[in-house]
Amino acid sequence: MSSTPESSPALSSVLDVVPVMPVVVVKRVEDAVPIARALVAGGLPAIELTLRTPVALDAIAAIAAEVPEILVGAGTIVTPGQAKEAADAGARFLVSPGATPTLLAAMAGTGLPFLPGTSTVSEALAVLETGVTEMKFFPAEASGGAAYLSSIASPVPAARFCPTGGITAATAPSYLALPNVGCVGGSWLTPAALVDSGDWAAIETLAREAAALR
Ligand SMILES: O=C(O)C(=O)C[C@H](O)[C@H](O)COP(=O)(O)O
Repeated sequence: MSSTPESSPALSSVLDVVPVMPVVVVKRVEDAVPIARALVAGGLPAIELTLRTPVALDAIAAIAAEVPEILVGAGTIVTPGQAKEAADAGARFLVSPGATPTLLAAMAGTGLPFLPGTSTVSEALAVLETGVTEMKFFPAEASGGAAYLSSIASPVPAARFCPTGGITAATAPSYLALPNVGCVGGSWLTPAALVDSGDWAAIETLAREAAALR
């Protein structure tokens, strides 16, 4: 992927870009670009930058400007206003831990692809009723894990998921084997200790291992 966000065709599916979506917390804006470069070098050209720190929007903007080969998205969208802020910063997809009607409308209003968070069948059905078929399953491990997603694959075949929350390199394959899972999300690729110490090579190695999971 070498085109700029402006020239890129609309992304049809967030779930099919990488097998593991790196969920990243950035405390220092200057860490954002090296993290993105390490993920790309390891074979994971996508990043979900969580809006959990004051520098998150600036971090998204920096990645969008300096690492155009990565698909940068915004995670932890919990208010309607954050959807527009993330889009304005340069995010190319949005992820929320939950889904209210207002939040769904705000994310849809940006024109970007988005993954609303669901953890029950009724929530998944409510999202499907809005025409959205791709969603996050959060918190995955605490909400029933791969066994839950396996159980709903037949009764709710239209929904495809990115399970996130408590997943590790060891447990990711059990999710990725399911027909209704496109990718899994996880923060294990960018542990705080490696980010704080600037160990980009170690993050690249973790990314390479994750990229090989499928
Ligand atoms: O921030 C969000 O939007 C969330 O929904 C939560 C994150 O996706 C998970 O906290 C990541 O889970 P871990 O891999 O267990 O760290």
